[in-house]
Amino acid sequence: MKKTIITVTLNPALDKTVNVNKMVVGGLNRVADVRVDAGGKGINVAKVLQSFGEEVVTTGFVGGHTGAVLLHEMETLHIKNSFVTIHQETRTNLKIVDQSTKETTEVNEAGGEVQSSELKAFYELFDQLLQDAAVLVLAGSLSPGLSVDIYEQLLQMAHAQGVLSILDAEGESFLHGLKAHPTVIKPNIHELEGLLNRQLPTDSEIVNACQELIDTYKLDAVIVSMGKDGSIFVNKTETLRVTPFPIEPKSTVGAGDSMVAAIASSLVHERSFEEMARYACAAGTVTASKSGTDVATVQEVEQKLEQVGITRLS
Ligand SMILES: Nc1ncnc2c1ncn2[C@@H]1O[C@H](COP(=O)(O)OP(=O)(O)O)[C@@H](O)[C@H]1O
Ligand SMILES: O=P(O)(O)OC[C@H]1O[C@](O)(COP(=O)(O)O)[C@@H](O)[C@@H]1O
Repeated sequence: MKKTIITVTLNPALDKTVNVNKMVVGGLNRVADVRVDAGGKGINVAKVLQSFGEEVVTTGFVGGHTGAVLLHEMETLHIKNSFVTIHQETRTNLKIVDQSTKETTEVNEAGGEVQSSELKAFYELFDQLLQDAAVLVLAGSLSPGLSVDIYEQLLQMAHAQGVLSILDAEGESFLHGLKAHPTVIKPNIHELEGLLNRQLPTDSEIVNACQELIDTYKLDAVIVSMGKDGSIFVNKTETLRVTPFPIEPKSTVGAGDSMVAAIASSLVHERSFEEMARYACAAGTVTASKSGTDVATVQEVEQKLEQVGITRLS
């Protein structure tokens, strides 16, 4: 049986996290400390999966000095990677953590442009990687130069090979990707409201929206994350309201990606929907309790599984 999980980051980043005592918008902010981590959604997913002991390969585009640093970071973390090198520079994303409120403000660059020859090389590489794959994770924004329907095309290629898929995207690329029927989607509440172009102030409105998406786009499951308020897991037969254990948040960057990693690992191991929810919530919540774009380890996640609150709504 195939077990490899491919994670795709078309627009990766080095994440630079700075801590300020109290953020002053429009004023001078002195940085108390700074750290730099490999980032970008699919790369964070791969970091968690590596700790989980899964067979993972991560791919996408990297370029310039930042791209070289990113590749070095992945080598240091022993993450199997196969990226197409582009002429333009990989971006640096700034994360500002306000110590007085524990809130994180993110400033994400657009990223280096991908040329058509580089895109062609990526499609060839992706086609090869699919041969061994069980699950595909497509996550994050698109670099300039990429077509908004790229997730739809990559999903179609994956499904032709019988590969399960998880899509974590927003805006136009998310909408296009949905047309190719990903197995699972994991929007946060803002991405879900943006997709549907309406506010979803109550759990029951969120659940109805998830069911609507499952029916319209023939999805297996929709998982909506809501920061400190936890998450809602909906598939064709079950609805779970999931509540995290208390933490002191340090940086919430990578929390959603950690959930996606746990969902991918749960698909490979054919865990029940409830077990998937426990793993995903524990992974996201542990990551939110760590600094910078540092992510949960398997030991930390498994210690917390029983502390995840699950209420079965159906
Ligand atoms: N401040 C927080 N306190 C507790 N858990 C959190 C916090 N922020 C995130 N989490 C956990 O991480 C999960 C994903 O976070 P969320 O911010 O919704 O994802 P995303 O990074 O995709 O926006 C949440 O469902 C929750 O379990
Ligand atoms: O591709 P986007 O949407 O700009 O997001 C990239 C950013 O998202 C992250 O992957 C974190 O994502 P989550 O907080 O949603 O898990 C960062 O590492 C990265 O800087």
